[in-house]
Amino acid sequence: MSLEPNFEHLRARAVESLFHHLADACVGLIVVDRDARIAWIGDRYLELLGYSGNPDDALGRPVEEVIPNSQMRHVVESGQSMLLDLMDIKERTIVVTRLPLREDDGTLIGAIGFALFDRADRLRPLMSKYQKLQEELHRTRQELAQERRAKYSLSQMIGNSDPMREVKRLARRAAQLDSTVLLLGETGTGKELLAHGIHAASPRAGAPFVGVNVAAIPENLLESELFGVAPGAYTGADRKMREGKFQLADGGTLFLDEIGDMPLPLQAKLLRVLQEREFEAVGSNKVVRVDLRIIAATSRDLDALVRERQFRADLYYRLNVVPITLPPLRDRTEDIGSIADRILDDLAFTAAAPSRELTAGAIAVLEDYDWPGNVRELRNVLERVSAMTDDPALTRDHIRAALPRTAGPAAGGDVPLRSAEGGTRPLSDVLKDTERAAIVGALSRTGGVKAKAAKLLGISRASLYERMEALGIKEDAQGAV
Ligand SMILES: Nc1ncnc2c1ncn2[C@@H]1O[C@H](COP(=O)(O)OP(=O)(O)OP(=O)(O)O)[C@@H](O)[C@H]1O
Repeated sequence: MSLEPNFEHLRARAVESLFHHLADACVGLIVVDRDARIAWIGDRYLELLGYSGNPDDALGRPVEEVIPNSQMRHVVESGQSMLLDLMDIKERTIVVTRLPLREDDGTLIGAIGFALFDRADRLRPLMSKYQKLQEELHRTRQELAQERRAKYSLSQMIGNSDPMREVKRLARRAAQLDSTVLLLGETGTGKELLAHGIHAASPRAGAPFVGVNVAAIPENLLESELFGVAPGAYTGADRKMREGKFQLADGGTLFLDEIGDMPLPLQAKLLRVLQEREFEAVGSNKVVRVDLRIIAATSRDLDALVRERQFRADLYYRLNVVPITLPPLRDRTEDIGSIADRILDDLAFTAAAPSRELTAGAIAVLEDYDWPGNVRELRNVLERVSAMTDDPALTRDHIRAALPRTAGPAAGGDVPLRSAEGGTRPLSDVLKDTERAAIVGALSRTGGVKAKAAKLLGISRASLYERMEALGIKEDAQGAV
């Protein structure tokens, strides 16, 4: 489009006077060419910079030789403007704007920069508030990252038996791959510990490790806990977006513990995340993309759950990419002594007390026991022994006194079949006592954790509560046997 001659004149004058006005009003004005060499620089700018040479000598020199922290080169290289930036010159902070200069056909020929205020004082209160917030954010992020970082490494996984060596070998290999890992094994075998270890040995180690116990979260809250909630998604929802665990774990590892307890409707949503790495928050239709590794764990028999149609087969295959099965303690008795030593050291450290030793007899008793609650139960027993005696050496008798007397949930060996008078007791009484012993035994083995005790007994959490009430077993019944 051709302009009227007087318009063209007007435009040329506007550009010219703008340039002069800016040169007057600004503390600094600078023009550089395509190679970031100074084509023009205002005297006041040179003065501010403390430049003592001849102003003409500055021309043609690379901009950084005159303004060491200049960003003009970045503007000519990227072709992007920097509309508002702060630059420190000596003790002063000035506000600068940098714009690329182009020919009419768009060819980049250089850049122009102005220091718009001679003092950034007016912006100071705003800037210091901003800086303080930035610092706070940085600190909080660091603390959070520290918190989310894996707490344990693979070296904390004690055990030199063949099965444990194989587990650690698989875990190291899984750490290097980015695939989904499925950890299987009885309760208390160290699945969570191993998940931390895999994350810590993986390239994602610097990013968050976020764990979720699927069984511990009520079903109606699980979706929002995992996927987050959009602002105002339901009455009472936050006005801001609440991030779910998937977003919190972005870049890192998400550990889904007790995956076998995932409700069916959510299994479909999880499957989609595994396939496409995307999902929508509750109450939102905006797709969120994440980049994370999933480690899932369960002590339940997933094959059986699939057969019973409680677990989706397609989800099972997606999770079962790198399966690792943790062996029960009874299948690696040679590890018991070294794990027990480590636990005793931990306990002594926590209590700031001297460490205890296990006699050979004590180790033999530990090795002889069946350990249905695995390493967690071993820890509970050693805690109990430590509380029972101050002796520095723990003997066979100490251990025997702390081990549950019932050998397993189904055993009723200690329940008397005859009454005090010598007569046969009614079957209903014997059954009740047997049931009580089994429940108290399971609670003892799991340190009072009811979800786990229910699992050991093969009943639901709700029926455990029901049976405890019916049999008059107190909530804190662990260790009662
Ligand atoms: N090999 C091991 N060496 C040292 N400590 C271990 C080992 N295995 C497990 N532990 C400890 O035993 C306890 C139980 O382990 P963890 O919670 O990892 O088991 P889990 O298999 O995830 O149990 P659950 O299925 O019940 O959730 C933890 O205190 C853990 O640190």
